[in-house]
Amino acid sequence: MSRLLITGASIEGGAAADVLVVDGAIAEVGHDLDRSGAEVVDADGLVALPGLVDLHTHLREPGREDAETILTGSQAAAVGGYTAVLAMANTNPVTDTAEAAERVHALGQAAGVVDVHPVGSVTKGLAGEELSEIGLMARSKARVRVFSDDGRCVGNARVMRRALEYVKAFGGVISQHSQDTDLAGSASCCHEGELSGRLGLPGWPGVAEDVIVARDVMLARHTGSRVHVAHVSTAGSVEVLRWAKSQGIDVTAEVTPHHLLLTTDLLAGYDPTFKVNPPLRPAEDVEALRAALADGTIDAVATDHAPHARHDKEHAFVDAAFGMLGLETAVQVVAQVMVESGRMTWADLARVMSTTPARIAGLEGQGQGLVVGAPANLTLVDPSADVTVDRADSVSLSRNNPYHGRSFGASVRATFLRGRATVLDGTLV
Ligand SMILES: NC(=O)N[C@@H](CC(=O)O)C(=O)O
Ligand SMILES: [Zn+2]
Ligand SMILES: [Zn+2]
Repeated sequence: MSRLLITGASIEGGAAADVLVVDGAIAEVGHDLDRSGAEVVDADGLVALPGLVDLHTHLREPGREDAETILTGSQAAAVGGYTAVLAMANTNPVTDTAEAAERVHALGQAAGVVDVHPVGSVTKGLAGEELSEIGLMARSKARVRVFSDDGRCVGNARVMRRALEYVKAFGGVISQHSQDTDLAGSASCCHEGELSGRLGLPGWPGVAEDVIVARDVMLARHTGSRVHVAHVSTAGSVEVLRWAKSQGIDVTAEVTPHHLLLTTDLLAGYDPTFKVNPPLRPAEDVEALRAALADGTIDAVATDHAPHARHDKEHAFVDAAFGMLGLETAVQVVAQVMVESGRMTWADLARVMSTTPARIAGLEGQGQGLVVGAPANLTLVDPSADVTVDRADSVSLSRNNPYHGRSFGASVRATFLRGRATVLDGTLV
């Protein structure tokens, strides 16, 4: 029998308690628990949270193992306090068959650092035309529940409707990358506004996102199925979501840490590190996203961790790859923007970064919180740290870190996957 005793942690930011873990499950939460035979972790001054769950991670394996692998991405996730991630399907080959999904799932298990759940693509090869093996992926050992062509929008409304009808049968969900490519084509790389004009960069107007979110919530209503909006970036999308939820439409949405903190003016130096899809938006949009996360209109935070090799990122702005790292810094960014500002509590952060994402993805044994009987997936955060991000310190294979040089007041100290430490003293075990 293995016993782990975590002492003195503030449970989701509330009262301090000890947590006793026996054989990977939470056995007791209380005071002065029996230390005999237990490995003791002193968590005085730390906040204990349920292990974080990321709805949106790019692990790049198979195909781009020079940018990230399932192992290194899992390690980056653990360092960020995560115990489960959903691995996006835009790999090479694309995760569009049961076999491909099972391979990703098996590699995740072999790495054994976080639970890796493959996302299945909606369409074969992300081509937007023929549906992937959705049913077979759902019934496979990988038990796929989330489907997405992320990186691309499912632009064809008929295809989107069919996909929604299909996943309804088994309680699956379509996660949409909302981008109308007639309004914002593949070259569009800067929020359309005064700045894009001045910099001479192709504009990506917010309305190109809003119209797809509006279309998709109507398709969700029509089909009675469930849609999830990936990386919401505009005040317009927030308005549509608020209306859709008031109508009882089955829609959920995520926001990334970078869209909660960073603004479009960072593009003024043409640094490709800040090139991401959807693009960084002006302060008005950022404020709308913060308010929507605080009031529940946006359900979850997801990283959209998008590692890229140096030779894909170090180009003229227009030619560089879209995407930025996110797993290792997510908690500190969200803590700064939402908790340290007083807009949310640590318990709220646990909800938007663990409980709700686990529910959206239909995961078992994740996001259950620090309750007796639950698997001991948890993370310990120092809420009064003073850390400056250095991209060289990253365990991700890539270095496209938009927070390099920024300081934060929280840091992950330890992560436990079913009672086994994956991170201790802020370092990989
Ligand atoms: N977010 C990005 O800028 N890039 C993502 C794709 C995506 O999330 O759309 C990637 O795969 O690199
Ligand atoms: Zn996307
Ligand atoms: Zn993505």
